Amino acid sequence: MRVIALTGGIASGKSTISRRLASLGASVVDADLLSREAVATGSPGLAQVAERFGPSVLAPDGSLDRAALGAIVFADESARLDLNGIVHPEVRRLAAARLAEIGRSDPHAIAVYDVPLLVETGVDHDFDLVVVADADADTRTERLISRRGLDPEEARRRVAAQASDGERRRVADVLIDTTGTLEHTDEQVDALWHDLTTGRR
Ligand SMILES: CC(C)(COP(=O)(O)OP(=O)(O)OC[C@H]1O[C@@H](n2cnc3c(N)ncnc32)[C@H](O)[C@@H]1O)[C@@H](O)C(=O)NCCC(=O)NCCS
Ligand SMILES: Nc1ncnc2c1ncn2[C@@H]1O[C@H](COP(=O)(O)OP(=O)(O)OP(=O)(O)O)[C@@H](O)[C@H]1O
Repeated sequence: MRVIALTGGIASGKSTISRRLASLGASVVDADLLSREAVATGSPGLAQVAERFGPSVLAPDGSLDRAALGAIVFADESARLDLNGIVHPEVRRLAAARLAEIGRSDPHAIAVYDVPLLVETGVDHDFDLVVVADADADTRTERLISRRGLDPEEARRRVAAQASDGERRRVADVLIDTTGTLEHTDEQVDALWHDLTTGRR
C-alpha cells in the first residue's frame, strides 16, 4: 500500500481533491472526520474538552457546540493548543488504525490521508508522497467569507491559526493549484492519479 498525505490551508480545496481521488479509486481517511469522532457525544475526549473549556461548549443534548468552541479557540492561541493536545493524539491513533486496516484489506491500495494540519503537527507518518492543495491565504479567506458565511475577522483568524503558504509548499512533493476553476483542479488530480497508477510516481 502507498500512503499519500493531502494537506492544505483551510478552504484550500482538500475535500474537492479527496472526493475526486476517492472516485478514481483511492481509499480516503479524513482527519477532520476523525477529529469529530475523537469528541463524539459521551466520549472521553469530549469530557476532557468540557473540563478544560467549561459547560458553555456543550449543547443541551450533550454534544459538542462546535461554533462555541470555535469562537474560543480561534481567538486564543493557548486555548487552541490545549484543544489540539486533547484531540490530536486520538486523531493520530484513529488514523493509524484506519490506514492499517486499508493496507490489510488491499495491499495494493492507494490511501489518501486528508490532514489539514500536517505541517503544524509535524510529519509523524512515513508518507510516500505529500500533496498540497495550494491556494493563497487571500483566496482562502475570501472563500470562507463568501462560501461559508464567516465574518471577515473570523475568516482571517482561522487562516492565521495555520501554517503559511510557504511552509506548506516546502513539504510538498506535488502542488495542486486550487485557485483556478474546479475543472482545472480536477485535471491536475486526474494527472496525479495517472502518474500514481502507471508507476511514474
Ligand atoms: C474548533 C472546532 C470545534 C471548530 O469546528 P468547525 O466545525 O467550525 O470546523 P471544522 O472542524 O470543520 O474544521 C474546519 C477547518 O478548520 C481548521 N482547523 C480546525 N481546527 C484547527 C486547529 N486546532 N488549528 C488550526 N486550524 C484548525 C482546519 O483547516 C479544518 O479543516 C474544530 O475545528 C475542532 O475540534 N478542532 C480541533 C481539532 C483539529 O485540529 N481539527 C483539524 C485537523 S485534525
Ligand atoms: N479550483 C478550485 N479547486 C478547489 N476548490 C475550489 C476551486 N474553486 C473554488 N473552490 C471552492 O473552494 C471551496 C474549498 O472547499 P473544500 O471544502 O474543498 O476545502 P477544504 O480544504 O477541504 O476546506 P476545510 O479546510 O475547511 O475542510 C469549495 O467551496 C470549492 O467549491
